[in-house]
Amino acid sequence: MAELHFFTGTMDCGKSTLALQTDYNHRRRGLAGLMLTSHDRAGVATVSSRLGLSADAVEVSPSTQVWALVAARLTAGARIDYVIGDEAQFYTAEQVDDLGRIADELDVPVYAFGILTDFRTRLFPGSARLVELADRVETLQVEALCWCGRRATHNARTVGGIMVTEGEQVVVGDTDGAGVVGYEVLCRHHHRRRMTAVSARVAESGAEPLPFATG
Ligand SMILES: Nc1ncnc2c1ncn2[C@@H]1O[C@H](COP(=O)(O)OP(=O)(O)O)[C@@H](O)[C@H]1O
Ligand SMILES: Cc1cn([C@H]2C[C@H](O)[C@@H](COP(=O)(O)O)O2)c(=O)[nH]c1=O
Repeated sequence: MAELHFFTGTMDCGKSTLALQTDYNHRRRGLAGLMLTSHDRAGVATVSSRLGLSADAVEVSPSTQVWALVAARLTAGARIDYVIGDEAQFYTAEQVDDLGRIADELDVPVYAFGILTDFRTRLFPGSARLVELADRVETLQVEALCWCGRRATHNARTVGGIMVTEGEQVVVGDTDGAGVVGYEVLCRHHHRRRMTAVSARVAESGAEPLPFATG
């Protein structure tokens, strides 16, 4: 019996890398898979890892009917031995239901990857449904670290390095500090205190924080 497997963790903990490795390992054994993604930082219809690897994928938008997509491909004679779904936090609950149906009714294993919670610590709809449905939920072993050295468990959204708590749930961005709006992974202690690396440095130096809106 095929399983629906959900791999989760904070941003920047290696989920897309593992998705690409999972695809590679299956292809090495002559299997053919379907890769899904949504809103990858590198662009549409791409799974990309910060280690530099990337692969083409089918972009999942809110209107994508995942079951129908897979059924149409199989009917057209394509082989689908496994399904990989990256950025699965952005899928709708119905799309995740379809992933479960693919595992159950087609006996095709499904590997989903995504962050659990948003910048306000609330579950994403896709991740919530995956927790409800998955046969296995696994937290990645690679530990992304908070600036204090503790294991990072939460994703903070930042503007100019300062944590914000207002805004749309979905804003594509990175943890690399390059954009004005970005993300930083923090331990719960520092997420609760809204203390990012920048605000910790400011607090230590006694300087005034930069005049960015903090929401
Ligand atoms: N220059 C680097 N050298 C070694 N490892 C790196 C480097 N850049 C990124 N990584 C690894 O890649 C991980 C991020 O992988 P990625 O698949 O992009 O994460 P996610 O999909 O979870 O956001 C980091 O946790 C780190 O282990
Ligand atoms: C916390 C949070 C994140 N996002 C976005 C930012 C990135 O584009 C992705 C996560 O990608 P990763 O491969 O896991 O680094 O999600 C968002 O839209 N809203 C949020 O609250």
